[in-house]
Amino acid sequence: MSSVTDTLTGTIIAAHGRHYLADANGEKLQCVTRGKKTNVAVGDIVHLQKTSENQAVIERIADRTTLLYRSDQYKSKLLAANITRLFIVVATEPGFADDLVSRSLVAAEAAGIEAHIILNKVDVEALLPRARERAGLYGSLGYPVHELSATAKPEHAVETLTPLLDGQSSIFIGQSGMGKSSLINLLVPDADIAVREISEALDTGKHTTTFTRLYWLLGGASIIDSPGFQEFGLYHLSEGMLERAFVEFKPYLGGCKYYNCRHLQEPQCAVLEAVAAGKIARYRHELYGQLLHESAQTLY
Ligand SMILES: Nc1nc2c(ncn2[C@@H]2O[C@H](COP(=O)(O)OP(=O)(O)OP(=O)(O)O)[C@@H](O)[C@H]2O)c(=O)[nH]1
Ligand SMILES: [Zn+2]
Repeated sequence: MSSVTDTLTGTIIAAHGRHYLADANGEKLQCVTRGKKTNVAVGDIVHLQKTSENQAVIERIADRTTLLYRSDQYKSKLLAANITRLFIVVATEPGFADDLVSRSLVAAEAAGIEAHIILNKVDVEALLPRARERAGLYGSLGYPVHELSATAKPEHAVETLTPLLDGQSSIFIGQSGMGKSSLINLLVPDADIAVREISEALDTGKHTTTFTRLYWLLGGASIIDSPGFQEFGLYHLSEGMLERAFVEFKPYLGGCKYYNCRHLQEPQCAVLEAVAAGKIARYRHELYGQLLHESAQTLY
């Protein structure tokens, strides 16, 4: 029988506002931080002090191997900690935004997380060639693109994804409607039950899709499902981080006339020359410029 003063180590498996759910060796504990701290992310390993049978206070967050987050002008929002792989789910329909895909890729590069693209709904044949071509742009940058259909070929989808998830701490992100939940349900057969349990524990009522949650897979791997998003601010990235987060800029960095070149309008800029020569996609360079602009605007 555990006493109320027990300290435990757990993993944060869900977050809703300032309420967290931790899993400590299978024991689910509702957690809060001390004071007004909101610096906890799903995937965090935490040291907990139990305050009652099913509640605890987060005493300390263990050092993170990675941290994925987005931010606006005013604040940053942690998405997930300690993940090793990011899967960006896009689909033939509804149409996906290149801006969001590229921003997600930049966030992954900056955090040192391996990124993959899942092109779902390949059964929608009329829209497949265009979607394939657009996803292929990311493939040409070196990001693996996996074509699937969660509903028309579920076994194939599971066969494709299982080895990619094995041994990894993964997160699925995507715009609403791309089929993220359909895929998670294939990979985690009890996902619905887990979601109900979590929303009861966190008292989120019917808003079951508005929180981020982690599911365990066989062998200690895990997968985090996150709510669909419409924007992905990256105000927190510095200029130096940004130029390195665009993987296709790498061969040209250091080749500019000025050592502190920002690759916007400087003369003899190797990056701009590569854009002009069609070696760097214009929209990616434009996004780089936009992100540079954002990074200069933070108010925190
Ligand atoms: N044709 C087709 N439809 C699919 C496929 N996968 C999912 N869908 C459908 O697409 C719709 C959206 O799927 P969800 O899994 O709810 O999408 P989601 O990305 O989780 O969306 P949010 O919950 O809003 O974040 C549903 O009607 C699914 O049945 C697919 O491979 N092919
Ligand atoms: Zn330059």
